[in-house]
Amino acid sequence: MISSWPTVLAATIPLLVAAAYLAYRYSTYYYGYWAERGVPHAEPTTLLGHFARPILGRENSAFTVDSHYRRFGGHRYFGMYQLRHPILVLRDPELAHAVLTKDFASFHDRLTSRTSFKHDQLFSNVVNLTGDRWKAVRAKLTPTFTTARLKTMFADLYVCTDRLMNKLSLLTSDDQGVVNVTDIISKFTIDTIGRCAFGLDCNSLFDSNSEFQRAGEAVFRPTVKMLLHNFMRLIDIGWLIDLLRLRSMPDYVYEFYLNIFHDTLKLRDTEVEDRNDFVSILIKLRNKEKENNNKVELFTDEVLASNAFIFFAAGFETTATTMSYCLYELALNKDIQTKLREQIKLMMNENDGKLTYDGIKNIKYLDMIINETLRMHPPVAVTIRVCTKKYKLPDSDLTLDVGTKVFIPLYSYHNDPKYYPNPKVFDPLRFTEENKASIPNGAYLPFGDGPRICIGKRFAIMEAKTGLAEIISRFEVLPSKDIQIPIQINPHAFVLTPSSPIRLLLKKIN
Ligand code: HEM
Repeated sequence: MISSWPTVLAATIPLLVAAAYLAYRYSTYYYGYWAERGVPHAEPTTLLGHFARPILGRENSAFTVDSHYRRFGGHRYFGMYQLRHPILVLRDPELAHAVLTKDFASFHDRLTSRTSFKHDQLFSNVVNLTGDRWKAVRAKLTPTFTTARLKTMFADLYVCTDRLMNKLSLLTSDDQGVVNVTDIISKFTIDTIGRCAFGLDCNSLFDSNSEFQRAGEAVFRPTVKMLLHNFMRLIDIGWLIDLLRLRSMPDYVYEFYLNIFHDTLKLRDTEVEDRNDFVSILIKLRNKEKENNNKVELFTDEVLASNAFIFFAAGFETTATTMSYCLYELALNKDIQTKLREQIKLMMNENDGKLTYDGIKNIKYLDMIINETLRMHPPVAVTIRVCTKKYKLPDSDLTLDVGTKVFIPLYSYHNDPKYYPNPKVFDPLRFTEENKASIPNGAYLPFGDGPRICIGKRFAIMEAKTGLAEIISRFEVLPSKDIQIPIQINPHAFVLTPSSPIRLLLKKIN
């Protein structure tokens, strides 16, 4: 038995060496891509490319891209390797503008054809869909937030704002209190999207065991399984996930969203009145398709449920993050907060002490403050497009192959002193009408741009403005003693959320 060890070793070592060599060749196969095309880039690390630090949990990938952005100052674009695959990062916002808008026909997708989510029942949504399917679904969902619909939703939004005020009153019952703003605002945005788009009373502000909050947060707090699946897809072994029929998010997330969606549809079938909200748009799509007996079913139950899911998921964390950062900046910038309060009071005095849809729209200083918050702290730091038709980058010798991933590093544009002098200073005056006009095309993209721009932009702004106006009119917001300056960002999060909750001192105003 013992004498056979050398034989086993002699047979195993060459196999291990061959496997290591093949793995090395596989992971570095494309690493000559940018050098061959004369595109500036840094030396990649074997297997992890340029994303070793985010994968090891050392920094958020937005900052990895940002450090390359700074390194390649003076270039209009540069290359990176996302694990084994080349990606092009557009350093010049004019190029980003072209890709997102006028040359959209060559960049209509966000995912490459390699990405498959065969058994993921919540995947077929407007964020992930590609080509003609995306176009058809997007065209039907865009009208969800027309002005007329937003006006109707305002009453529901107001119910949620009222509850937020009640909650904050309880938390400051001694006329002041330190509030975990991240938690409370996230509950407020869950309740708001639930009520306004789905007609649901989530009540996560007062229900400490809210399933909505649990399932909502799970989407944005990546588990080891989610990170592993992501990794597998990026190194092109996503087929293994399909083969094993795996799903990326925890099971209860699927159960929760699929059940809620089916229950809501059933309930709506029994209602006479049309609420004219997002769910009623979905129901009409489903019914129309059934009536027409379409051969190619576009709005299958899976597509409908996936889109309900994405509206819920995309609709709360981004807006909650924006509102929390805004309160954080107002706490640190007292003069700006005081000026804002005066303008809100002025508007309320003109409207019998109330916040109205039109009144809120007219508080321009609040728009400027939200714009500046989204400049400094864009929740989505990078947006992605995939080249879908061979494309020559304007004024360059570089032609992109179909399938090349293009990163648009909007966090970097927003924090580049070339476009925003003293970018670390919170200054809403950058967004007066006059100053806004001098921002170069593509240098301000918190909601993206072009046909694939954020579908919920107008709803998010209405919600944030209403919630913030109510808070600032009733409370003075001050830094608490454990405030982080600057805020540290969670290295794993998809949305740029703080690594620990923002806590602020709220004092009631008499
Ligand atoms: C402050 C809040 C929000 C921010 C900063 C934000 C940001 C973004 C960004 C940067 C994109 C990518 C756009 C592009 O690639 O050009 C996006 C896409 C999207 N957002 Fe938002 N978003 C917010 C709120 C919302 C809300 C409230 C909803 C829904 C209720 C929503 C639903 C979506 C959807 C469905 C897409 C994909 C659109 C498509 O591919 O056709 N977002 N968002």
